[in-house]
Amino acid sequence: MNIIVSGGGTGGHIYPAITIIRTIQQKVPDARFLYVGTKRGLEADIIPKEGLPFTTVDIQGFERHLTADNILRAGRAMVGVAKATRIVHKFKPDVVIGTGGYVCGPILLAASLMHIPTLIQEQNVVPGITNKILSKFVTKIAAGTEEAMKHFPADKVVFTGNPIRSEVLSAQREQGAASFGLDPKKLTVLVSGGSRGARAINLAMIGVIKNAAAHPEVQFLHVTGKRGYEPVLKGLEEAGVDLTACPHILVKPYLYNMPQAMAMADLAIFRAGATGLAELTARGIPAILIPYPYAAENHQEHNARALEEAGAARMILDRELTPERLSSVLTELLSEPDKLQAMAKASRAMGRPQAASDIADLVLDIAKK
Ligand SMILES: CC(=O)N[C@H]1[C@@H](OP(=O)(O)OP(=O)(O)OC[C@H]2O[C@@H](n3ccc(=O)[nH]c3=O)[C@H](O)[C@@H]2O)O[C@H](CO)[C@@H](O)[C@@H]1O
Repeated sequence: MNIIVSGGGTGGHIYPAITIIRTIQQKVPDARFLYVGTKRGLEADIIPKEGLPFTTVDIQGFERHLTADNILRAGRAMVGVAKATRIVHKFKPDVVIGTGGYVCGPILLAASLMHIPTLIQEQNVVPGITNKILSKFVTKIAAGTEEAMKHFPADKVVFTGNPIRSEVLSAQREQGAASFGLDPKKLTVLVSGGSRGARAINLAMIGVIKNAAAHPEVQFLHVTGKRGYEPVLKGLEEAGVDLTACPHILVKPYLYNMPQAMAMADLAIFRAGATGLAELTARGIPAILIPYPYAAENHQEHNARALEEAGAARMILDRELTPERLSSVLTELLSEPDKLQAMAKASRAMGRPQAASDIADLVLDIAKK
């Protein structure tokens, strides 16, 4: 069986794609895959590292107004669809899967027009524009949340939940701690602004880390995003923090082994990207969420609110984020283990660890037909 998979731009679209591939491989060991992305997206870094065949089409997102640049982009998009058609002709897929990001557009459109079965997976409560357009052409839509279903044709959409990497579930605390040189017995806070990092969280964390430097009983693993790494190191230095004297505080640009970090996290400080939240809830990790305020239709705040209402997370709006506010919520939660435990329980109740398997079954089902 030949399967084309596409999804990209950010990790929130790429990791669901990898998870779907790995799950199908368990069910159909001889399935052949081809991943279609762009040269500029994070997928060009992550997918070859996963050992998956990777090819690219050239496409960019559109601006919301008519501009000369947009006309150029439309031209590129047409070239993108032509190249996608050639890729489909050559690879002869039995089914094509898209997990979001504009890179999915050309290949899913080409495959649909060639009457090849297609499935898209939507992670967010409010769908992205590419998936909204593609939903008119594709065979099936796997929705990550029940709220998203109303945005899609009722006869095509199925609620599955968001797929999470199996390592997120299988990773163990002791191993996680060992891989970072941290102490498995200490309370551990994992900080991440999503796959590209978050400047606002990084800035607030400089103040939090300054206080935490004198409290080795709580460990911090702060993932800054590649672009935020040097500025955070500089900010800490200016704040008088000597990281070499603080083995309980780790600052990293990006984690290729995020599941190991999640395995030892007692509390997370996160943006509210849908894939990250699916992983946190599958493990039952309580969180302080700071939604990215400029995500399309403010979908991260919707994502975060769902967890907050269920008692699985506390939310701080980006415009209200200061080191003091973050420190105060953090101190409150870390000093009240019962509260943290209740949040962990509520978080676990929201997780859908079987989502990947359900999506893989859906893919195999439409491929057969
Ligand atoms: C700014 C923006 O619009 N972001 C969107 C993007 O977020 P983004 O790409 O940040 O997505 P998420 O936070 O949902 O997922 C990030 C993924 O990257 C992984 N990871 C992250 C950092 C790291 O160092 N290592 C690592 O492996 C996480 O474990 C997770 O699997 O896609 C999500 C899913 O469609 C959306 O909900 C987000 O709103």
